[in-house]
Order: sequence, then structure tokens, then C-alpha cells
Amino acid sequence: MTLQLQMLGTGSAFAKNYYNNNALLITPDYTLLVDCGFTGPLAMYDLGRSFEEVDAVLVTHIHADHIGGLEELAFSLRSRGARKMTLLLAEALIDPLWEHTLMGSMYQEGKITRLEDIFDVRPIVPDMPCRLSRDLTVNLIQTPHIPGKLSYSLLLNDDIFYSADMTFEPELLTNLVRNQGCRLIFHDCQLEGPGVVHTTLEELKSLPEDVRSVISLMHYGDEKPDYVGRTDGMPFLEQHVVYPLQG
Ligand SMILES: O=c1ccn([C@@H]2O[C@H](COP(=O)(O)O)[C@@H](O)[C@H]2O)c(=O)[nH]1
Ligand SMILES: [Zn+2]
Ligand SMILES: [Zn+2]
Repeated sequence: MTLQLQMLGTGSAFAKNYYNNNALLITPDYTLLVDCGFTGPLAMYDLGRSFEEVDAVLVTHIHADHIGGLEELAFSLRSRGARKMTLLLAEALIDPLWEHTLMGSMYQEGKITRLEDIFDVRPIVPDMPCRLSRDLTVNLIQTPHIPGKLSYSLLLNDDIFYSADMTFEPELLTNLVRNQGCRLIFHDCQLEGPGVVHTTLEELKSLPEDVRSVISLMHYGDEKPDYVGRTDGMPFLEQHVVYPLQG
């Protein structure tokens, strides 16, 4: 397989039965970690995996279930004398990630004063495909989540959409499928209550059948077992299962 997906977790931020919604995109010669939340290091450990087999970590937005494991990731590599992890993110996220988040715990006078001291920081320009390896290209698409907080979903290899946490964007999803050849959508999904900062199951169920038919659900709460068979055919992604996506 030239591209595989393995979710480290498929849970919503405060789920207790699922790890944080973080993903490994695996190709024969390159492995990308998409987000590393506070359960990311434990999920890697439980899978028997090491951060040393990851080529880069990409951050979609600054929430603990997406970046809370970066401190352990960076310090564990550093303590082993390994390379700095490559960190891929929109330029606009660099200051919020360091100044509002990691600096508070990682700062060391004269040693760690910038994000670049602990990561090999590689900004990605949104809306411009970035080729990471022979089999993996990523395009950041800014999508709405929380007012004032930047968040970027991913278009992978031009035909796979991976949502960051986002509110419902029916025109985007429909356009991706009908006009841009998107053949798979992995979407965050709030099963109960009003969406507010996420897309709800009811909203996704309102999409036309040709769009629904390519959607798989992730970033769900502990009530997920009650919803199996009640999603109008949209399957739940399962954490730790390896899914072939291409090849
Ligand atoms: O009222 C709230 C509740 C939670 N948060 C923060 O949001 C994230 C959870 O993010 P998701 O987008 O739901 O995955 C978590 O870090 C909470 O601290 C909030 O800002 N306001
Ligand atoms: Zn989240
Ligand atoms: Zn979020």
C-alpha cells in the first residue's frame, strides 16, 4: 500500500474510552503524525511505536487534544539524543503554539527560548499543496472551529479530506466531492448536543447521499456504541486499525 491511515485515537477532547483524535499517515518511506494530543505519547506506546519512526508532526490547531503531547514528544527525542522532530504548521500557528502554550512548560533560559530550539519548524502555506514525500502531498485548508482560533483541515493527495475540528461546511464538502474528485472524507463528529464548535451527526446526515457515502466519522464521544447503525451508512473510524487509503 502506498498510503495507509492509522488513528492513534478517535475520541473527542474529553472522551475516556478513546484516545485523542490523532492520526498516522504511513507511506513506504515517510510517516506523518497529524496532531499529537495529551494522549498521543501513550497511544504510540500502546501501539508499540516510537516517535523515532515518525518523519514529521503536523499541527491542525492549538487545542490540548491536538498539541498536548508535543512537550513529551520533543523532550523524549532530545533525551535520547535523537534529531529534532520536523514540525509542520501554518505560519500563523507558530506564535500561538510557542508563546501561548509550549513556552510555559518548555522554556529554559539560554537553552530553549524559541520553538526552533526544540523542533525543526517548517511553515506550510495554506491553499498550496506541499509535497512531503513521493506518496504524500498535503494542502492546508482553513476551516471554522472557534471564533478567533485558526484551524486547518487537510486535503491529502488532492482526493482525501481530513477535517480538523470544524463546524459544518456543507458547501465545502459537497464541492470537494462533486467538483474536486474527493473520494474519502474523514470528519469530526459530535454525536449528541448542539455542535457549536464541531459538526454534529445530524448535520452530516443532512448531506446528499453522494457526499455522505464517502464520509467516515472520527473525534466522537464515549456514547459512540449507542450510535452504531444510526449514522445513515457513515462508518465510524476505529482507533489503531490500519486502513489502506491508496495503492
Ligand atoms: O467551554 C470550553 C470547553 C473546552 N474548551 C477547550 O476546547 C478543547 C477541546 O477541543 P475540541 O475542539 O472539542 O476537541 C480543550 O482543549 C478545551 O480546553 C474550550 O475552549 N471551551
Ligand atoms: Zn479536538
Ligand atoms: Zn479543537
